[in-house]
Amino acid sequence: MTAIEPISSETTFYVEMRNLTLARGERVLIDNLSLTLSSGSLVYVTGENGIGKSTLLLSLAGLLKPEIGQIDYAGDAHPFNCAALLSQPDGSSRGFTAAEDLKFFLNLQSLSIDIDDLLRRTGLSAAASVMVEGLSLGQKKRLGLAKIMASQRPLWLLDEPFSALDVQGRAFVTQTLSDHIKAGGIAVVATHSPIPLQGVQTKTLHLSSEMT
Ligand SMILES: Nc1ncnc2c1ncn2[C@@H]1O[C@H](COP(=O)(O)OP(=O)(O)OP(=O)(O)O)[C@@H](O)[C@H]1O
Repeated sequence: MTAIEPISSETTFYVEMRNLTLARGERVLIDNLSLTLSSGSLVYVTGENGIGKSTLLLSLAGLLKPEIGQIDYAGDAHPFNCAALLSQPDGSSRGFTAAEDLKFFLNLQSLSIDIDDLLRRTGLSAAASVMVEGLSLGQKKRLGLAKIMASQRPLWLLDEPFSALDVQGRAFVTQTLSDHIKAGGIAVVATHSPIPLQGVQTKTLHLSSEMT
């Protein structure tokens, strides 16, 4: 069992969105977006409810296909191998305790990581034996983040990571994000309340209906 290793600072990763048009049903949400993100980038995706923030994250995660255009990942990687998605609602399993849910995830991903260390680092030690459905919203978010941290993927796609968190929880997320970016990772974060990170260059992609 190992503690979580940060991704190597030697890592160079990029994701390139080329002339992306994204739609849900008949409705075009994002039209002709081109954007390249490289190691050490944080992008906040903002915009009103229903504008397409989650849709962009799902597309970057390889779960939705662009109508037009394409997304390229460094080394021709498949998004399932290089991206980690924190979606809402979270993908935790009912009928498991928090620790069992994490163990299931780690086994599924063949990750040999110390669960107690992970629970401690994410502030979940006291909730380890609580059933997932009995966790508070903030604890569920922490459980999702524990999986993102454990995944050791360079591209983090976080949907509203700051919501439902207390002051310590937000501090934990900002520190975790900051460590990831400084270690050469990339994060695309959909949020209504971007939090500036010290020493991290941040871009904002504001989606609006004028873009379609
Ligand atoms: N499975 C789906 N089928 C059809 N339309 C969908 C589906 N999921 C989302 N949509 C629609 O796509 C649009 C964009 O949704 P999306 O979740 O990407 O918005 P968002 O910017 O993340 O919103 P919010 O700030 O409320 O989370 C919305 O109009 C939504 O109703």
